Amino acid sequence: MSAPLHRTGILLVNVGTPEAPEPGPVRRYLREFLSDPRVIDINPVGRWLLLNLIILPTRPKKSAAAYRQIWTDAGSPLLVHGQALVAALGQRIAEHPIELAMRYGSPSIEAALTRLRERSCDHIVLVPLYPHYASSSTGSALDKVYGTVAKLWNTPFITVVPPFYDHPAFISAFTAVGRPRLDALAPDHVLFSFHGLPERQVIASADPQLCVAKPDCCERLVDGNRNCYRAQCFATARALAASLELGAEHGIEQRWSISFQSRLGRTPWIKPYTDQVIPALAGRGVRKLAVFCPAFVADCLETLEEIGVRARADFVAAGGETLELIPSLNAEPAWVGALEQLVRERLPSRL
Ligand SMILES: C=CC1=C(C)c2cc3[nH]c(cc4nc(cc5[nH]c(cc1n2)c(C)c5CCC(=O)O)C(CCC(=O)O)=C4C)c(C)c3C=C
Ligand SMILES: [Fe+2]
Ligand SMILES: [Fe+2]
Repeated sequence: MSAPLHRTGILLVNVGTPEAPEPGPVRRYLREFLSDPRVIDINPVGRWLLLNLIILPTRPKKSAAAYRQIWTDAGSPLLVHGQALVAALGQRIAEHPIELAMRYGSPSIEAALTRLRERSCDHIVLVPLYPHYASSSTGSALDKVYGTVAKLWNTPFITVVPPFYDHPAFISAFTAVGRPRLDALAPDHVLFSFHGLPERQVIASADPQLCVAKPDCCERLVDGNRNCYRAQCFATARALAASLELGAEHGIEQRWSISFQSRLGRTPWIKPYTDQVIPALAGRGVRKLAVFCPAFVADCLETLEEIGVRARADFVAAGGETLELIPSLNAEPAWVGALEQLVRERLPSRL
């Protein structure tokens, strides 16, 4: 049977990673990443000066050393897990071409869209691989995809899988990965550490009278903070805590709490900060700590090095005994099944 003329393809997009754990490739990657006005949202001249005079002269060497600690024989974990995910999803959704693209670096969004077009796809189900909405992640991925297809004469039709921060399939996939680890460790405390964002970017996504302005602004999702990244992270933590049966109350004195990692620069980022919370937990007597990083669907520099290496050392230095990083969803069967569900919910009725 010949291939149908019009097909639906699936495009998974993640943030991207350097080609090699060396200063040159890391500098190229950081230059592209941090030149994005959705990531460093200041005036173009300020962004150029910050990037070229402050970040690029020093950070590539430091970041390359961090990447070397987590690099595998097959390459960067973020890319390796992404490729494994595409292969596993392809086993379940064999009737649709599937491509992985990275917002920065390779495989590029342009190249992945070209491959889908060559396979007759005129409709694309786009999955930004981010559970929570941020202009710097989901917004930037959509910006790039829309901008790329807008240049074509025959623009493909795009259906986007929206943020899935409290989707039952996502929550049960993380529960399936985490439950056996929690049973084995029996931690004193569980920390949900999410990638952070500058406060101003979160405020810009929501009602400024509500978000960040009030200390409890993110405790519930309402119309005014529907797109608040921090409120969506809180929703994930509440759903995961319920599913893992950790109890309803959260806070550093309770069985579970929330924090935000990966700060860059000196402006205020959303709080509390993971690098302050972890030693504080050790200081108040937590000896066995389990850390979930549910802003990421694949292990990467931010989970493996920032939490698995650096935060673990800080926890032990402050008197803690064991910090266990709960692995991310990667290409775990529970996640592949959940992703299949997220995609099928958006597939048009024809192929
Ligand atoms: C979970 C989604 C992500 C959001 C939102 C996000 C925002 C954001 N990130 C930076 C700066 C950096 N992030 C870096 C790495 C990185 N970030 C994400 C995801 C989100 N970022 C991932 C998955 C990764 C890991 C990539 C990998 O190769 O493993 C880096 C690079 C590493 C480093 O030098 O620290 C930077 C820089 C900002 C400024 C930002 C929002 C404003
Ligand atoms: Fe980041
Ligand atoms: Fe908020």
